[in-house]
Amino acid sequence: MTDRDELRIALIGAGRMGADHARRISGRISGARLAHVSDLSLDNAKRAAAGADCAVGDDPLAAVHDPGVDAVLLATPGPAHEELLLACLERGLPVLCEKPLTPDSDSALRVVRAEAALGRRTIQVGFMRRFDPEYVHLKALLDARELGAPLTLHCAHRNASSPPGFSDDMMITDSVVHEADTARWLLGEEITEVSVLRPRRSALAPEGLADPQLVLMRTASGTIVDVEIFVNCGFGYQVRCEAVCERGTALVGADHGVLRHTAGTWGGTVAADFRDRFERAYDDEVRRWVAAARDGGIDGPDAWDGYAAAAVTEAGVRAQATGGWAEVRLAERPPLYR
Ligand SMILES: NC(=O)C1=CN([C@@H]2O[C@H](COP(=O)(O)OP(=O)(O)OC[C@H]3O[C@@H](n4cnc5c(N)ncnc54)[C@H](O)[C@@H]3O)[C@@H](O)[C@H]2O)C=CC1
Ligand SMILES: O=C1[C@@H](O)[C@H](O)[C@@H](O)[C@H](O)[C@H]1O
Repeated sequence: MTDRDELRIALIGAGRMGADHARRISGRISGARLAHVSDLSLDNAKRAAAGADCAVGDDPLAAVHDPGVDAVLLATPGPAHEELLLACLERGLPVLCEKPLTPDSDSALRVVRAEAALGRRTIQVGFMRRFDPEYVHLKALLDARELGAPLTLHCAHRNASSPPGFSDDMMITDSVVHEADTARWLLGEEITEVSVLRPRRSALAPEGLADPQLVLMRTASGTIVDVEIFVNCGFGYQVRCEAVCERGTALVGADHGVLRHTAGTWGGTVAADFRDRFERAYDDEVRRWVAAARDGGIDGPDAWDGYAAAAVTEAGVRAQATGGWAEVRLAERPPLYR
């Protein structure tokens, strides 16, 4: 690919996240353009492709095999990822795959092994917090050990409401998977076991959903990560992480922004959802992925990170069932990821 060529991207899955990425690629990222937009719902595909000079369809595999495509941005729900990732690997196409890599560790491992057989890393997983300026700052502080060794991470992950069909296990595999990745990345070590507690259920939670839940993760060195996952908090989107270290603490996600004082009140606003809170992180993530994909590679969390996070969330789902601690079972890391 020459400097003048644009990376031709197939966007597969054009719902909330896919449509947001379509706007980003067409409006804010240089060196790339939409070449094909595909969704099982042709209406969604057409809406996301509006204004772009690209193919539009409802057959995701046709998008992967389109000769006019150099790379794929995969934003279908997690259960559809494995088949499409394996098809991308067959063509050797770089992929930015929205999290989770896949919802369970067996399918994630199949993807890892197929990529290891290809012999190069072409799959990046959309763990966008790694590109958020506050998280990047926290990571630098922890790496420099300025506050001493980290002892615990207290995390809160709140959504205003959950989409239809959201289940207890998805609170772990679809939501807490972010903290599984963030904790591995921030602490630079693996999570070895997971436990899940269920506080009193919110009367405002949809029928059948135990919301909120408290997820505990223990790392190899003994650091404990606690995550309050509350997907129907009603008031907006909040993601916080407070690292408690030997000589101090550091907090991410404290809702800074403009604080107004007027007519006997003071306060600011709460983000409506992830697109609002993490806009800059998604921009940086996609911009850096585009730059790397133009050379056939990635620049961010890889398929092994996606697999490791899936192994953690799978342990979380087992812990939901037993009420005790569940061990995280990790396969041997192939040399490609060492
Ligand atoms: N990084 C982040 O913060 C976020 C990531 N996500 C991830 O993005 C992905 C999509 O989530 P949403 O946009 O919220 O879902 P959504 O339900 O809004 O959109 C999914 C779209 O994919 C389409 N679709 C479903 N199966 C398909 C298939 N096999 N082939 C082609 N199209 C298919 C649907 O018709 C729909 O248009 C998921 O993996 C989710 O976990 C979602 C929200 C935030
Ligand atoms: O990734 C995301 C969603 O898929 C997930 O369902 C939400 O709980 C997360 O907050 C959001 O960032």
